Amino acid sequence: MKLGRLNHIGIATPSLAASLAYYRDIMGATITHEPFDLPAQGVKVCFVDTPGENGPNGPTAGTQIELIEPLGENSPIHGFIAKNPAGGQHHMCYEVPDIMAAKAWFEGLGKKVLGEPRIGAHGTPIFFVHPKDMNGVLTEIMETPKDGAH
Ligand SMILES: C[C@@H](C(=O)O)C(=O)SCCNC(=O)CCNC(=O)[C@H](O)C(C)(C)COP(=O)(O)OP(=O)(O)OC[C@H]1O[C@@H](n2cnc3c(N)ncnc32)[C@H](O)[C@@H]1OP(=O)(O)O
Ligand SMILES: [Co+2]
Repeated sequence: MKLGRLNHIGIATPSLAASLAYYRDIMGATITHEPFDLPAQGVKVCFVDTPGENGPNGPTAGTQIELIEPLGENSPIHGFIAKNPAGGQHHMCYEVPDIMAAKAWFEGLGKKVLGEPRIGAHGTPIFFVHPKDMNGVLTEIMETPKDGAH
């Protein structure tokens, strides 16, 4: 097995509204999903896309950034926001074709998968791998949506 394409970069924030305004109004990003609650993951989420451009290697697609704010008392990002009150880069998310095969692969490599796969913000199953087993990067693995959407 191997990792698939980078789907999104997760950024934790104490204020989704303030971060959203920053990316849209100052950085020129497009809001692709207005904020919504995702109780299954303990976060409030919105997606922004950086603009694609005609770079030296031809047309490039925009890149997806996921903004997450703690939702509920048991949010898994409470600790992160406590340590980083202004927010910060939280996780990287890669796509795989088959979530259970990917889980078995990571576990076979001796890496700590955090809990069972659960439905993520794109409507497909996701799981996280502990940052200590991933060179310091909290890593999200998500099953590629069947319709190819991202
Ligand atoms: C909506 C969905 C989607 O895309 O579909 C999402 O993304 S939801 C995204 C939110 N969901 C998740 O993050 C779920 C998975 N995350 C978790 O289970 C947790 O956040 C852990 C990763 C286990 C961290 O737990 P906790 O906050 O209690 O941290 P802790 O203080 O015990 O930290 C243990 C060690 O890991 C480090 N650590 C903690 N969070 C980190 C992060 N995001 N990146 C890199 N390192 C991190 C700490 O600094 C600490 O290092 P030292 O020991 O050196 O001090
Ligand atoms: Co994510």
